[in-house]
Amino acid sequence: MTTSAAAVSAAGLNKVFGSGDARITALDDVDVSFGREQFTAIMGPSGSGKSTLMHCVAGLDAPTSGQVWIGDTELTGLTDAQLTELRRDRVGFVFQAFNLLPTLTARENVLLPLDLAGRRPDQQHVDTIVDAVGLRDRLEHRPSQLSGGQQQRVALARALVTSPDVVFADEPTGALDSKSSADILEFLRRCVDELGQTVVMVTHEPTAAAHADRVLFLSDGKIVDELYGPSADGVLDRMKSLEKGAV
Ligand SMILES: Nc1ncnc2c1ncn2[C@@H]1O[C@H](COP(=O)(O)OP(=O)(O)OP(=O)(O)O)[C@@H](O)[C@H]1O
Repeated sequence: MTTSAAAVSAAGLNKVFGSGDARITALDDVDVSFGREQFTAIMGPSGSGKSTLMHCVAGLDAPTSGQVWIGDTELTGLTDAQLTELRRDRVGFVFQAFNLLPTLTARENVLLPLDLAGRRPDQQHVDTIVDAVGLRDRLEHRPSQLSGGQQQRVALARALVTSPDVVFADEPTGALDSKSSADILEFLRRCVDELGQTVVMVTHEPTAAAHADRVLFLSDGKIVDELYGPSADGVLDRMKSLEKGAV
């Protein structure tokens, strides 16, 4: 399998939790690839394996079997230290719960991945990101002094500061009001179109998925459908049929 055209890919991915009666197959022989400079949304009913898939392809959790590549680097076989380094330098994360460090200012939070890597910030790149998310006048504030939407914009800027191979966003708008959600989705879109980033987002919301180039639908740990150039209505229809099928 050639992987160079994809930012991230996986082959034969299985993830099993528990054993005996409690055994759950969260991922069932999944093959997937996420193209560079593409915005992909992952959807599916509750418990279909969305978070498990994201965690396995992001190197946050190890699959039971199968292979994952980020760029040309195969994750299986990396030591914990190599995986930590790869996540820090080549992957950006945005979670529903922002996960900012409360004692650091917005600026310090954004620059943290570079500090940890001992890399000097490229001021022009940092300025581009800070301006794109509209944070310039909030850089000296601490997270507690920022709204939820502003905190998520700091988290996004932090995810982008290393120019990662891929940004994984797990329900990034789940804790936000509709205006802040729209801003974050708009920004994720611009990351792809203007900064050439690759974004993979798990979401429950068809309106959020409609910002993506491609939507993957999971059911019972398998990819069962996909949609290119999605509309919110088109996504909703597919979700309805999946949820009906699951009843
Ligand atoms: N650590 C774990 N231990 C045991 N079972 C787990 C664990 N994590 C996930 N599962 C199970 O694996 C399956 C897939 O879970 P996952 O969280 O990936 O689904 P999801 O599609 O992200 O769900 P949701 O939309 O509700 O967040 C579910 O049946 C879940 O209960």
